[in-house]
Amino acid sequence: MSEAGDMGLVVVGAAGRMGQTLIRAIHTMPGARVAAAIERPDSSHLGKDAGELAGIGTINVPIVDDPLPAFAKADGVLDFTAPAASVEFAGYAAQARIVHVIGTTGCSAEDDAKIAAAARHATIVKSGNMSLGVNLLAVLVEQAAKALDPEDFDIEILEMHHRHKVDAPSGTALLLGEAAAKGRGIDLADNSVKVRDGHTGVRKAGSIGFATLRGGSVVGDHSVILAGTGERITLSHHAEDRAIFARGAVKAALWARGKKPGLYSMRDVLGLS
Ligand SMILES: NC(=O)C1=CN([C@@H]2O[C@H](COP(=O)(O)OP(=O)(O)OC[C@H]3O[C@@H](n4cnc5c(N)ncnc54)[C@H](OP(=O)(O)O)[C@@H]3O)[C@@H](O)[C@H]2O)C=CC1
Ligand SMILES: O=C(O)C1=N[C@H](C(=O)O)C[C@H](O)C1
Repeated sequence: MSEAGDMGLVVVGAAGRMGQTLIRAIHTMPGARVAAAIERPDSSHLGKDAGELAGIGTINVPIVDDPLPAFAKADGVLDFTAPAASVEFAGYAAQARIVHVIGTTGCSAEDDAKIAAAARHATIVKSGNMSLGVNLLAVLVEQAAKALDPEDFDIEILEMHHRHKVDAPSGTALLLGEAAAKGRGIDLADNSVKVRDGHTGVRKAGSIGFATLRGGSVVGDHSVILAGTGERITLSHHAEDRAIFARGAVKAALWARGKKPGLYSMRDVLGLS
């Protein structure tokens, strides 16, 4: 663990789209510094300077493949990788008793249970979306879902992302679905419809539907549609730059520093709980 001063952050998946954006965000935000940059053992990026790869020039942090010594010397980890990797990193963060900010989406219930177990010793902030805008949108969705009678208004969630995205529905769509379900006082798992194909029959009253679009370079578009008879309310967020997620992640790490171990959300970080 580093001494008091700038928070030393390990970026795992440092060569990825979010990894490079995180390196740039840490570089511009006061109170944090890049302590280490990690990629897989077979990555073609090993040995490269993380700052050079992210386009900000040399920062004297080479990309390496061994997380344990890096975690032992750091205050926190920023993790936008893949579910299996985030589960593994949560275990290491617990061993090191440090902050772990997880933006990775597509985690299974088993993955989430393992992450929750690691949060007995690590201070974990996990969210499907680290932006201020989406977390505020979730509050508005919860309010709208609470105010509108499920017999009169159907809730559908539409998302579009770039062609490289591997999970669906997006973490954000699920986060917004959870907000809608909370507003209605129902369990999302028992009331969601994630796929429609063929002769589906009429819409089940009270269900929350999801639709997924993939293509091009779209950073992240989400709409929650509350469809009534003769009128429709649409609550939307359009992400234009991954920097909004990276700044949110750094903010989460700084907020979590010194907090007791546990599993926190971006709504906790932003005071929107
Ligand atoms: N919560 C939020 O606000 C946001 C969440 N995300 C989520 O973040 C995740 C990453 O997205 P994105 O950056 O676009 O994806 P990328 O594929 O561009 O980046 C992921 C990086 O993590 C690396 N990685 C995977 N496993 C390991 C491992 N075991 N050890 C070290 N490195 C590893 C990958 O390496 P390799 O290529 O070799 O597999 C890759 O470099 C996704 O789940 C996405 O949905 C994205 C944006 C915002
Ligand atoms: O994979 C992405 O790119 C994104 N993933 C997150 C999600 O699954 O919602 C957040 C953001 O929309 C970008």
